[in-house]
Amino acid sequence: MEKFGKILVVDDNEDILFSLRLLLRQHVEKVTTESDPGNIPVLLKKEEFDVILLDMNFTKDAISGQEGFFWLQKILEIEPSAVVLFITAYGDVEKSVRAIKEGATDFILKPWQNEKLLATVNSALNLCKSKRELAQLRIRQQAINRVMNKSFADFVGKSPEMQDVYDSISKVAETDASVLILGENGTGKELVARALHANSLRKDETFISVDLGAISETLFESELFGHVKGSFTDAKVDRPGRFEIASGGTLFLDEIGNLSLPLQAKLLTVLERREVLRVGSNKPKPIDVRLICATNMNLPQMIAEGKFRQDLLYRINTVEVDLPPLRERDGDIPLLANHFFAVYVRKYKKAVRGITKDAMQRLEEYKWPGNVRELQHVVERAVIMSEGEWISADDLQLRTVSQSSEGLDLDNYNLDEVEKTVILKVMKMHHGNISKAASELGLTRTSLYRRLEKYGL
Ligand SMILES: Nc1ncnc2c1ncn2[C@@H]1O[C@H](COP(=O)(O)OP(=O)(O)OP(=O)(O)O)[C@@H](O)[C@H]1O
Repeated sequence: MEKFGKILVVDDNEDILFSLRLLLRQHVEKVTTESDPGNIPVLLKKEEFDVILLDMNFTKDAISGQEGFFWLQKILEIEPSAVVLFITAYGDVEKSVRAIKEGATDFILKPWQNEKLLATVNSALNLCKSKRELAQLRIRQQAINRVMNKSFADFVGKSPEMQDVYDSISKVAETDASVLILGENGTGKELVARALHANSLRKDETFISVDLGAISETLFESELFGHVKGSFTDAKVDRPGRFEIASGGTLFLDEIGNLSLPLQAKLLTVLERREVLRVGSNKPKPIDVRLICATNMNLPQMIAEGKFRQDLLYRINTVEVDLPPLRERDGDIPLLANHFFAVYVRKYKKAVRGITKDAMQRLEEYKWPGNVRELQHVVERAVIMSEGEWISADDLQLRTVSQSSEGLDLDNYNLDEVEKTVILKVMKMHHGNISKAASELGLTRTSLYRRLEKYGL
């Protein structure tokens, strides 16, 4: 047994206190003994004990164990996470069982065998350690959640279109209803999902975001539902999936339109049964998640084409929130541009005073295919590259529509073909640099990788 742990032994029998002190002292950090249970509250206030060994009977000749149960309740009132081991008479199974039902961790039979008693105390110490670590982690997680869930603080935009979005979030957040967020790339779908969580009753629990487009077909089940050790070559340890990790909180499934039909079926089963099976296990685990999904695809059209399951759509879209593209948000572009300008001037410590009127006009005229994310990148780049006091229209390096389509030979107008051609051109322009190409296209690196894979580029 490692030498850690502070133990309190409460028993009216001085011989028992003496022998337990002698035995335990060799193995644990500190042993405190007490013959009068009336002193328990004072002792608990003065010191933190890892494990408490508690006798059942204190009055002379008493055998009912009532006193023990009374003091067990008292201890748990003062310290709800206390680890208490009941000392019971040999053969008194009924009382031992009742003790555990009432909150004791385990029991020690009198007369005890030293080895057995040490093993029980050791397990109790380990339990106490895990309980404390868990409590610490919870506190830390709640602190992180508070920082991450800044309600609406992250949103910039006062347009009527965005006011509608804020209204929807306020109405839906607390309901626990499944929400489907629709909108083009970079419109702020993840931000909406976080705001829904931050304003929900689950706000102190975890928010887990999964980009379904970035998870390969083979890893989908293990990532979402978890796996047990040995279920496949790389499964070296048991691992919970995202559903289990998010349990109690919110699970955000981004790019739900990218799921293949077989995976849609698997997801639907989990949502219907409200339980997951880790890969390689046959023990279902209940899950309690608030589901938020997002996509930039037209799901009804995909259903008509047989690419998306109608029943899955019903499960995920109790409420839909539509995020308008940036070009349709009246008056939001200057607000967002100034917001990002302030953020990046601070971040890069640049002595730039602002964005010129001309530059702002260019920003307002531009169509923003990559929406807010693209605007953010354009302003960041301009701040980094700026040399003067003001950011001019040229600093923005925005290509005009005619420039951007210059040299783009389109043989047909099939959207996939157009997308492929544009990606090829931008990749060439940036000499295969994924980050630069993704930024130019207003996509995340992951989204670009996915498209490169899709088109076999
Ligand atoms: N209204 C807004 N105010 C401030 N920042 C915003 C706003 N909308 C989006 N952003 C910022 O723009 C970036 C892209 O937003 P987000 O990731 O939420 O978009 P998305 O729609 O989920 O993108 P994708 O479709 O590529 O997953 C993020 O850095 C986000 O903080």
